[in-house]
Amino acid sequence: MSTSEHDHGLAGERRDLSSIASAALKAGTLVEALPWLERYQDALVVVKYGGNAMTDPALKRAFAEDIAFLRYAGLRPVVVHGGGPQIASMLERMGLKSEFRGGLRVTTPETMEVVRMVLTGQVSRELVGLINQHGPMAFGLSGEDARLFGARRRPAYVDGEAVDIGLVGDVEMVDPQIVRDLTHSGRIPVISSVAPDLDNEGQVLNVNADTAASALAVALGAHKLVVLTDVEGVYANWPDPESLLSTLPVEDAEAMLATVETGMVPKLEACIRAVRGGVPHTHVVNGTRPHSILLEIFTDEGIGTMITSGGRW
Ligand SMILES: Nc1ncnc2c1ncn2[C@@H]1O[C@H](COP(=O)(O)OP(=O)(O)O)[C@@H](O)[C@H]1O
Ligand SMILES: CC(=O)N[C@@H](CCC(=O)OP(=O)(O)O)C(=O)O
Repeated sequence: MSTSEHDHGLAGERRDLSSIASAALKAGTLVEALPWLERYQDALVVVKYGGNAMTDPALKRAFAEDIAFLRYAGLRPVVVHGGGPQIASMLERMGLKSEFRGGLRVTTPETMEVVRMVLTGQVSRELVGLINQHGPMAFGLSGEDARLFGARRRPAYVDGEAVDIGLVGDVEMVDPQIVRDLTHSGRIPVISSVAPDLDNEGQVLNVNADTAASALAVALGAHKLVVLTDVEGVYANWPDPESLLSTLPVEDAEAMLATVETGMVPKLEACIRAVRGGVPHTHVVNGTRPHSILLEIFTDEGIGTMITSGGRW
């Protein structure tokens, strides 16, 4: 008997039974997300995307998918992006040096022009384009637009001493109305961390993107701040892999600040400032892991480290 006789001569593709088992597993993952989807309807989630997690094109596409997913799932995502390595490479191409003091870039007027050009003209444009491949949602703006941010110059602290690092600021004023307007109309704001100087009309300041994201999350009364970085989260005893923390009470995060090294300091400070400012949950997550945002928000265990004043959510 030929195969076609055995199959009654019917056309169509045959289903592999093992694919049904794997489909059931996928359904399990979707159902696990259900309580989080219910809980986070309309929730404002600020995601800080650092330049180190942007170096690979596939990773950038996965980031854009996650952000579009959040929006289609009924949340209101807001992106604040950095671009430290991208600024460094442009400075190098222009024959200018990159210098950091206390984790912050020493910013001359010439450096400031490059920072503004790279963040608002390059990194923001690229992220907006990637997200908009999923629908006309992303809208790029900087802290200058509609006076979203106002900043004041700040020194860096090196060995307890204040050091002048030029045109670097801390966000001291946030007018989140433009961000609210955009999210209410279904848009995804993509924000560069450049801010007008409150003390010098016409001058702009370079703001660390972790700091900017935290100030915005507080002003918006966001449900969550997710800070993407290039390690799995906060380690109690860096770099001991066994010491990765899944949760960290804000008091302990404050105590850790004295011992932690430069790179993690602005992230911890950002999370502490957000929690103290009323953002219930903040997360430090590995942005070099594809879809880390979805894993953090929609799975029971989450990934990375949650810095919080209370329980799991
Ligand atoms: N306790 C800690 N836990 C995790 N990372 C730490 C810790 N202490 C220092 N680090 C360093 O902080 C780095 C993250 O900061 P950074 O490189 O500035 O990130 P990003 O470029 O994402 O802003 C990690 O790659 C790690 O080298
Ligand atoms: C004052 C200061 O240091 N500003 C940062 C702004 C960009 C940033 O924060 O980028 P990442 O998130 O990729 O580190 C800088 O010039 O590099």
